[in-house]
Amino acid sequence: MEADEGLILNVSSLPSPESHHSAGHKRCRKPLPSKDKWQPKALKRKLQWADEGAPSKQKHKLSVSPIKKCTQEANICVKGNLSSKSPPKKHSADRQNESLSSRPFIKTSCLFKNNPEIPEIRRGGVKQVQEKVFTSDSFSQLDLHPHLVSTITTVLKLSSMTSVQKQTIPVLLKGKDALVRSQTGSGKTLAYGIPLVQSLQGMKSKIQRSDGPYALILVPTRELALQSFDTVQKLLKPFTWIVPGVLMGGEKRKSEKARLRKGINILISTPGRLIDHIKSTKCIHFHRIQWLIMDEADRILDMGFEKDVTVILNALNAESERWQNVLLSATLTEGVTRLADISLHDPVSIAIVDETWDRTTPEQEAMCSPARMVEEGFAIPEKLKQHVVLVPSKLRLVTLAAFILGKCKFEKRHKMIVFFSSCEQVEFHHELLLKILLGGQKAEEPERLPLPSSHLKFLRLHGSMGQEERTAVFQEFLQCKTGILLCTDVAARGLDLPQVTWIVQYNAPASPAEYVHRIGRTARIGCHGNSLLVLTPSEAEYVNSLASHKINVSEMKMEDILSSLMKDDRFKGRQWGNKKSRGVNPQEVRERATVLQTEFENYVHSSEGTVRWAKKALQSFLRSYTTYPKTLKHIFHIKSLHLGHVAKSFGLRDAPQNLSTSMAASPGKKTKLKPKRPDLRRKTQGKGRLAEILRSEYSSGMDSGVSKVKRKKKHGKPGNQKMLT
Ligand SMILES: Nc1ncnc2c1ncn2[C@@H]1O[C@H](COP(=O)(O)OP(=O)(O)OP(=O)(O)O)[C@@H](O)[C@H]1O
Repeated sequence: MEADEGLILNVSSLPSPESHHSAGHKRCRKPLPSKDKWQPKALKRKLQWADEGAPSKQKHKLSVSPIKKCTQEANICVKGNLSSKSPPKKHSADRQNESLSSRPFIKTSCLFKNNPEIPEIRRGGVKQVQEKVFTSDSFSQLDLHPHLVSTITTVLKLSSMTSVQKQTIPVLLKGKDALVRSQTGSGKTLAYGIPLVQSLQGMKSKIQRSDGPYALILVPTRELALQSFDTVQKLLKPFTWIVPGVLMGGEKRKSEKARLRKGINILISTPGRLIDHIKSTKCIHFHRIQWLIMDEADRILDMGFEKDVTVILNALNAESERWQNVLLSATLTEGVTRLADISLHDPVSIAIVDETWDRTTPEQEAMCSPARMVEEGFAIPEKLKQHVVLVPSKLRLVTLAAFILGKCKFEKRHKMIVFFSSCEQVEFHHELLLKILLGGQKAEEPERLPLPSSHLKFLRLHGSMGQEERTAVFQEFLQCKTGILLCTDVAARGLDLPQVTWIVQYNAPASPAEYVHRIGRTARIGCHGNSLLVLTPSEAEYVNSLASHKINVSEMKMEDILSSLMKDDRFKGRQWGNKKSRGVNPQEVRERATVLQTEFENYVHSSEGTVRWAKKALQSFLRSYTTYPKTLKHIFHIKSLHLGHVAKSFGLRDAPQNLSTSMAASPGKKTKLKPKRPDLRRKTQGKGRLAEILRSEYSSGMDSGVSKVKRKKKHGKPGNQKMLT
């Protein structure tokens, strides 16, 4: 099959909204295959909660009309929606009840009916690979320039080395090539940054700016380029004659050319942008190149930049005889070991195995062979608590909202990143959550006024945003203590965003490696952190797939997440009036979830434009769903999705008709989806690779590259010009 063939979605082939026993749903009734200690219990929990604790029928009557059949609509009273159709029922004399009862019944389809059963996940005994983060050795024990040591201790305020630094710095100081794998947030940037600065400041003939690049650092994203630049710039504080610089796209080529002409000694770039300059900028040269560092090396190759990397290696080869090579990542793949084979000379492989590790015995040395590093599985930070929640499609949106409210509004002090699989979904959820959770939509109604919750700050980051806005958001989230960043995989790699306490993966990533990098945005450098992966019941087997890579997740119950709605009286159903809720009443939680869902649906259906916008987000979700690699297709298959239920998670009351996964498709017209970047076909090897790229939002910054979704703002100079030379 051709690379893009699998991306054509004919919705008529999907189950109809009524056929809730779709293939996927049937599938999840079967026990999960037992694999790697992950065993579902034979007994399944029914999604529909038991009635215990539910109010009496009498209480029900006011809000929920009898449900005749599964697919029927229920009438739920929702605050803040006025319609002349349903006359309000008076409740009690008090003012709040008055206002509550003056509201109509709003139709919303029954959230808690017709859902597939949720299989039980039993926690297995997967033993995760553990790395020790810190050592007791100080930087002064290394043979470094005293000014460099004092910069590390006074500017960066670091005292002891991390394990990866202790092992990598001496190797690189000896001039050796290295292949480095250590867990996310373990200090790999300084592991290469310190020896790089030490070697350049000590060169016999003092470096001149006009000499051009001595070192090239390749990273997959613009934000990571800026971050690495920032670290290198700090290390260079005492060595002002060495000039670092970033090429990352989004910025005008002209100003990058001008900076290249002036001279950049440590060049940090995304591969695509560098190729762009190699092809079009006369003054770029690599005569004096001494270092080539590829951070997130596996990602650089996965992105379809294999060919670009070859072009870069050839450009270096043509002008320089020998340079020191360093490849780093938390996850090394076979692609990287292949690259290591061709580009590294007698490399030292560094993997942090355990605290007793040293390289004195041949057995331990063998533990670090590149092949072993790939086989071994991924190390996850010890203090990172990983969770999974199984949520039927219809309930995904309210569960996400309840989770955000629970953590960021009621527990406070949380900083959260939520990952989505496409830019359109990020845009859509950002707007929707902002409007409904912050109450912006009905701000004119006093009871709907946004609560003064500075903790509920929503930001968004994805590859279709203009660079100025992207940099501004990145900086804002970097500095804020609380808040929620909705993003694509553009933020999955390398970003060091302090104090992030929760990572939510609303759409499952396409590979275990990406899972590891996404969750790696928390629990950095020995800190605590948490992650939550949201799966539908038919996707539960993904947990086994993670377990086979030694990734251990524990289950969180959807009901527990939804129960945080009990703390938010904005979503109180009418029949509960002013009654104080005692404890968590499952029936009341369900009704609050329904009220919240209705709020979402009302907003989405408030205009043709918002409906179109929700459909577009839904389309992009479906399109990304078709791009899971072959190895995961049995778990994530478009035919397992119940379109009507999925539509609900986009606030749409019905499954859109004649939906096509093409963004350009107009209603009633099915359009074949083509890759946004035709050259990707050429660069990638087969569908799997293309799928990977389409799912991700990495951008090389090549303007001729991945086409942009409508930009909110015009491109300008990067927000933080001071950071650039
Ligand atoms: N020796 C150290 N002591 C304390 N903090 C450190 C030390 N070295 C690095 N750090 C800090 O640890 C954080 C994570 O470092 P870094 O971003 O280099 O991790 P990484 O291993 O590259 O992560 P990823 O795999 O996600 O890219 C940074 O804030 C950095 O300043």
